[in-house]
Amino acid sequence: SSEVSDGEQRRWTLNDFDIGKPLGRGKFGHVYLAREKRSNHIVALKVLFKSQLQQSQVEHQLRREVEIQSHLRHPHILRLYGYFYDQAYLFLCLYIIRIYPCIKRVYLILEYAPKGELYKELQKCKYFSERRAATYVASLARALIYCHGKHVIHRDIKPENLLIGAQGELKIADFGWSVHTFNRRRTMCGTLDYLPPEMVESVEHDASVDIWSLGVLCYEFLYGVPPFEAKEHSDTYRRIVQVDLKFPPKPIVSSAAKDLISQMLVKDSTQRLPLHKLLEHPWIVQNAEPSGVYRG
Ligand SMILES: CC(C)NC(=O)[C@H]1CCC[C@H]1Nc1nc(Nc2ccc(C(=O)N(C)C3CCN(C)CC3)cc2)ncc1C(F)(F)F
Repeated sequence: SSEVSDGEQRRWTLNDFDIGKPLGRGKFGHVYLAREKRSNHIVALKVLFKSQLQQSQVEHQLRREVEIQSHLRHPHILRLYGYFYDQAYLFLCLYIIRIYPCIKRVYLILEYAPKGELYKELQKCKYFSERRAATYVASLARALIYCHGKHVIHRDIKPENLLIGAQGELKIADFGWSVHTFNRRRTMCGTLDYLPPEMVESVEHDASVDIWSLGVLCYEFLYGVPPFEAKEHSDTYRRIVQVDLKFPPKPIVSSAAKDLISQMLVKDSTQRLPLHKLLEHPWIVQNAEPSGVYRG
């Protein structure tokens, strides 16, 4: 399995893999179970149709996703081992002796998560126990601390982007919306003097966006619905900006859990509970499995 996992940048082709059953559809293509022939390593092969990528201009996003995810190594982050293009050629055209590259596909070689998609598990259970929710939230907090330490923000933490590993542990997948933020100081060749306030503050996205999303996720794990859900988008938008946070009477949730969520869903991003403080919160300390694995 060293072939696939030690990340050597070798030239992969489709012939390196035996393709197995389809695992489902992602947003830009199908995902198949596959086995790398030389190492017998089981992987997930995500096939993206380049044409669709071009149409929706997410090619740069895909490049960034590959660049970021291939360099991350953490037990709660899905591995991206590599990628390759595959040209499916039309045969020689009768009247023009040329070959046209017709469909260009991009294949992502990803870690296979044997227990599937978290959102399906949440739909099945309706909502999770406090121990299960706390174990998941703590493991995601550790993964995000690791990402933020590398100046990577995920920006799209939600149940659909979480998969379940062989031991029942969570894996953050789909870094399609992640960004690599760098501290302006280092990149502005030493001087800040000429930068306007908004650039020095770089107000738009900082790592605290992931703290907010993790708070929303924690609420959804415990109640089965996200906190600011509404029929119309405009209502959801208003509830978010007003932080219209309400805890329903059912299911019964501990005040410790509500306290943690209330410290994460704070409008002022600088006031949100830092992730390392989250790991010391009583609700996490009393409910999360230290191993990050929930055994039920
Ligand atoms: C994060 C991203 C947004 N999501 C995705 O990419 C999705 C899009 C489709 C699949 C998934 N992508 C992956 N899925 C797995 N494992 C997996 C998935 C589904 C099942 C499952 O329940 N069945 C097969 C069931 C078995 C029972 N039958 C009835 C229904 C399907 C079991 C294992 N490993 C790696 C990936 C990855 F990410 F590397 F591609």
